[in-house]
Amino acid sequence: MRLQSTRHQSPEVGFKEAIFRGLPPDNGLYLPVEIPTLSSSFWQYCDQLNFQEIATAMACGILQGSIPEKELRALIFKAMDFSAPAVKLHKDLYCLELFHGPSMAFKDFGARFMATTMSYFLEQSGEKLNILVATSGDTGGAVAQGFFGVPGISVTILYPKGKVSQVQELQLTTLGGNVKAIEVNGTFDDCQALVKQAFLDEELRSKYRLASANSINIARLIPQSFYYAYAYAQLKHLWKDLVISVPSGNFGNLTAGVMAMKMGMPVSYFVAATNVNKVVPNYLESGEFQPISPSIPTLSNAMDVGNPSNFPRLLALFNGDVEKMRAKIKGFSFTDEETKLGVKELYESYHYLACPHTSVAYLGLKKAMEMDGGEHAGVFLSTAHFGKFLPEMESILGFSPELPEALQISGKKEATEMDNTYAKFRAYLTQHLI
Ligand SMILES: N[C@@H](CCOP(=O)(O)O)C(=O)O
Repeated sequence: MRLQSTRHQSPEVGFKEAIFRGLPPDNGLYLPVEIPTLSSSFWQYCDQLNFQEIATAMACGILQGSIPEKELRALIFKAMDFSAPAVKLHKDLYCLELFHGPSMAFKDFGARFMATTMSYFLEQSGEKLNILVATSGDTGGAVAQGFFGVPGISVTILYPKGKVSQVQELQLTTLGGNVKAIEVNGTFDDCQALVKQAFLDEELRSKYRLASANSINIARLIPQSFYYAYAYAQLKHLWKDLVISVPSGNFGNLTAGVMAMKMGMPVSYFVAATNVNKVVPNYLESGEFQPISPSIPTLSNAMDVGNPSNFPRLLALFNGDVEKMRAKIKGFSFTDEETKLGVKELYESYHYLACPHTSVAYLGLKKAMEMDGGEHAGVFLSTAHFGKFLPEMESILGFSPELPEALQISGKKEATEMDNTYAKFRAYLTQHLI
């Protein structure tokens, strides 16, 4: 497998180098030079396979020998020992539940694949590694759990102070050990900018080995494409063209869906469903990419991203052509009031408890399907368990749903508070990196 930068100003690299570098030197994003189409028989018979088997077939296809097939299979079965069921709510309306991993968010697929793959390579070399990651809520918890206790790896998580839910904060601040948290006085975009600056700091990089666990790292993104194929496999029996609605913030999730499409997954189109941080829906409408700064705090906090870092990758997958993107992605955005109504509607119409992010995806799908006259089958992605947002659920629904055991976290929060300037962050890193 060869990967190139979206800016084409850096040398091509192999999979191992791409995942340990995170970002190419020209500050673009790595994308596979070739995304192979899987055989038509795979897509024809994928409904006979379970999630892990589909994941293995896709990984073998895209990684093209970067990890020997037998070892890759073992690695996938170890990392992703949970599934992604498509739950039927109504005729032709499905919810793809992506919250059955340890942190109860879709980020577990990428974080656990990445942790397992990195330790596979590190075991071979015996080197040490520092993971830097920015989170607006869900990535942090998944990365904390995925990398907790992994020998030779130290993790630093940055999150915006006061802008993540209580459960999300506890998930990323209570493990201790090799996982450290920094609460930044600022937004998620500030956290992301600090991390990116560290990656471009050649002096720092000459002393410490740094890697990213955000979806800017291709190893986070590739495994997210597996559950799209599994959604297709589960809905194939409907014999209808599929619309997939993706709740979107940093746009890694949708990018992974487009990669699955490039591997041959049949899909009519995707919906990019956002909250009022609607940079991509605006782009689809106007053709202008205008980051929102600062990002606007909303009920669907994990999607409060004003400058989605995967956008260049998404655009590159459509050869930089907005018309090609428009043919495959429809963008819709929703206010918090609409999001609340979506949570209520899902509960009252289908007895389905959905978090605010999932509600945004549902609303996007509903709008798209109303516009295309109900010709399609639709699936919306549920990116996190509602238990991560219990106070919000309670105020919307008027009762408090039960909190699953995995989210009943009793540890004590430990985080270093910091302003959003690089000098402070750099000083912290030079004291804590391994
Ligand atoms: N929504 C994310 C923001 C970071 O996105 P990532 O997919 O690039 O890690 C979060 O929950 O932290």
